[in-house]
Amino acid sequence: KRKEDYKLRELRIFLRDICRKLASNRRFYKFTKPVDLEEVTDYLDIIKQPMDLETMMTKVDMHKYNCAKEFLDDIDLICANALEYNPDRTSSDKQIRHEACSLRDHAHALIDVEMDSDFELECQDIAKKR
Ligand SMILES: Cc1noc(C)c1-c1cc(NS(=O)(=O)c2ccccc2)cc(C(=O)O)c1
Repeated sequence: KRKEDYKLRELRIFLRDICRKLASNRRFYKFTKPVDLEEVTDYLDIIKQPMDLETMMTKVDMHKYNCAKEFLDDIDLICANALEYNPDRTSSDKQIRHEACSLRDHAHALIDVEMDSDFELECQDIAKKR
C-alpha cells in the first residue's frame, strides 16, 4: 500500500466520525436519509441531485471522498437542495431552511476544529492527482 493510501484511510476514519456526529444530532433528522419520493412526489422535478447523510456515509465507505472539501461539497448540496425545495414564507419551510443552514455551519465548524489543515492540503493534492 502506498503512503497516500494510509492518508486516505485516515481521512475516511475522520469523515465517518463527522458523519456520525451530524446524523446523531436530532436537529438534522430530516437530512439523515434520502427524501422519501413516495412522500415528496415532485421532489425530483425540482432537485436534480439529491443528497443526504446516509448516502454520504456510503460514499465514505466507497472511497468517493479524497479530501474534506469534497465531503463538504456534498454537505453544501444537502443544504442547497433544502433551500431550493422549501423556499416559501411558511413556518415549515422556514424551519427546514434554518435546519439546513445549521447543518452546513456545524459541518464546516466541526471540520475546521478537528481537522489538521496541513493534512487537508495533503489530501487535496492527492485528490487532484486522482
Ligand atoms: C429533507 C427534505 N427536503 O425537502 C423536504 C420537503 C424534506 C423533508 C422530507 C420529509 N420526509 S422524508 O420521508 O423524506 C424523511 C423523513 C425522515 C428523514 C429523512 C427524510 C419530511 C420533512 C419534514 O419536514 O418533516 C421534510
